[in-house]
Amino acid sequence: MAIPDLSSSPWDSNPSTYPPFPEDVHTAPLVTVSLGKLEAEDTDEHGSLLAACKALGFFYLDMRGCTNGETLLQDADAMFGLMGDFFALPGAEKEKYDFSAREVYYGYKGVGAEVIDKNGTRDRNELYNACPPISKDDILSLSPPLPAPSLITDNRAALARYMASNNTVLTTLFDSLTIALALPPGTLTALHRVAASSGCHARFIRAPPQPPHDRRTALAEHTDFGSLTVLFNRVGGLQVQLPGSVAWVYVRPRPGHAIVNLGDAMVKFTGGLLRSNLHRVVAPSGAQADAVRYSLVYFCRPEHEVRLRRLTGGLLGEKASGEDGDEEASTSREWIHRRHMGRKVKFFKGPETWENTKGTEGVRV
Ligand SMILES: O=C(O)CCC(=O)C(=O)O
Ligand SMILES: [Fe+2]
Repeated sequence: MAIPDLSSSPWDSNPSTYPPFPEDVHTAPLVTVSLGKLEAEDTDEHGSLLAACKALGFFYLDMRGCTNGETLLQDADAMFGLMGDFFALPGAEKEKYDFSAREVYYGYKGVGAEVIDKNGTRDRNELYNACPPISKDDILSLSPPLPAPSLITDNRAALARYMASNNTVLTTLFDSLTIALALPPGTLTALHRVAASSGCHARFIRAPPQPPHDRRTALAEHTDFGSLTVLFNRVGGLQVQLPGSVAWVYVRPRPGHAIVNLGDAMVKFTGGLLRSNLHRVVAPSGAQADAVRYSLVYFCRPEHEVRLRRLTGGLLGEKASGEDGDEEASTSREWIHRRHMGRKVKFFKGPETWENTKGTEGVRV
């Protein structure tokens, strides 16, 4: 079926004009963790963080009242402006930055270019995997840049600031988790050195309103590929599947908070102690269904050459006998490549492709 033209909407990127998140939908019970308290090395807060990472793998991070959090909120606001301008570029201009034919993960993906299920049903959002020159690697001159629209290259400084603010907050999260897991100091940050080559990047997402008679999943259910994801939502639509249940429930966006979730690498590093939860994006509910949905994501991945295997020490224990050094374990780079390819319509061959691109959703302790 042809994909309907859904490009016009009474609301666009100005959050003050969005209708409120409805009160009558089932929402996920995300724990709130305070960035300020983590920075202050509050032991209880470290415990709450660890508990949230074990139980659901999704939590709210309260950014308010601490300099690093407020800075990230401001930088994210600037990115919402840039994202609106990016998606307003003509379709033909955006398509120039679709590099998927070359199996390059970064770049633009138009509406319907990915599948949302094993039957090959098409997605309902467009996105930009901020590629060099706005990946962390490019900003740090770690890999050669791919072409990007001048809108993006002209705003390199704002993008670099946004990335740096994320990295500051992520360092706090990694250090707090390292303490809570009783691992040697610096264990997690050593796998995510800012100056090393990795697949960390920003993503802009725009989902146009869907027709009332035909609302479906806009972004397929998945677990994230990397370590930690920092997400800013302004309207609903994000859903998580609660552990032990097949039901999907909404995540309510909260001003002043990021939604943070764990990706597959954290499951691998902890032998399944921490959780990378399935999530997806559907049409926002209630009056928000008529809004254009924008979301801003920063994916933090382990360094490209890091092998995704269990760490030892502290709560993770020692290597079990028979558990080898698993040299076979994928590197972070290989994991990302396998996971993203098969969801592209171009490379999708059928249900087996869907199965082959799954993450750690089966891993439970
Ligand atoms: O847009 C959202 O709220 C979630 C996006 C997401 O899960 C992703 O890009 O991996
Ligand atoms: Fe995700």
